[in-house]
Amino acid sequence: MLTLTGVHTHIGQYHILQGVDLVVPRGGLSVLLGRNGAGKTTTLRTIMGLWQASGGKITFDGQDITKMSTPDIARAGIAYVPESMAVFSELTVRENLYLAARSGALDTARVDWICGFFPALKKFWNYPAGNLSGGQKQMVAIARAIVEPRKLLLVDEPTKGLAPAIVQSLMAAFRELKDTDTTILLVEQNFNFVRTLGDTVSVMDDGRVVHAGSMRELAGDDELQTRLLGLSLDSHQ
Ligand SMILES: Nc1ncnc2c1ncn2[C@@H]1O[C@H](COP(=O)(O)OP(=O)(O)OP(=O)(O)O)[C@@H](O)[C@H]1O
Repeated sequence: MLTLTGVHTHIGQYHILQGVDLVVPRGGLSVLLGRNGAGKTTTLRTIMGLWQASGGKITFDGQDITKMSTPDIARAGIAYVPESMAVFSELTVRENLYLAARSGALDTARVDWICGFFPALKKFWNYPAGNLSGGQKQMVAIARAIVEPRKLLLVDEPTKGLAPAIVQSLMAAFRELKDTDTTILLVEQNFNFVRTLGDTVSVMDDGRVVHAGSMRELAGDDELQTRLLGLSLDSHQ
């Protein structure tokens, strides 16, 4: 579905991504792990065209998107949920979803389906999104991204700062989403959140992917986990 080949990104004078190779297979949930500052967010922003790759190639669904504009990349079928939970605080949950619908109308059946795994959305449907808890805002942000069918969903650290109970309900929601035809690339530092959720996993360090394989292999191999997660996630174990 998505392939990055030797992708470099410079931010000002800094050489942040230094030849990222990443493959996101169609239909599954891929996880991108790595310590703070490894380059995970920069990778997502580069895929979305929010940073321009200074080298390498990004292919999405058979199309070269390396130099495409962000609106064109979104139109091609990629949705992005940034770490900052982009919701409009003053607007109600309904209005937040309505604004995210490019067709200009909400598909009631799809909204009901989304509310099936994010019940809080229905409960607070007519309340300003700014009044919701962090976890509920995260649900609104993800709902906005999938209010219309998208081929690929990029989600940056959805569990950051959330209470364990909310993390559990997010996990259940991602499990449901996995059963649809949406391909997901999830950036996480919480290995326990993704160890049973992910199909494939890539680990970044210093602007490169240093490991790529199946989540089953990583979750079942203590030595590999210690080496990779000790390398990259030591403060999160
Ligand atoms: N706008 C910017 N200007 C300069 N440097 C930046 C900018 N954005 C990111 N960086 C640097 O790029 C490197 C990678 O950052 P990035 O946010 O991609 O890492 P990350 O793996 O997502 O980390 P985290 O888990 O902390 O979000 C870091 O060293 C960071 O300081």
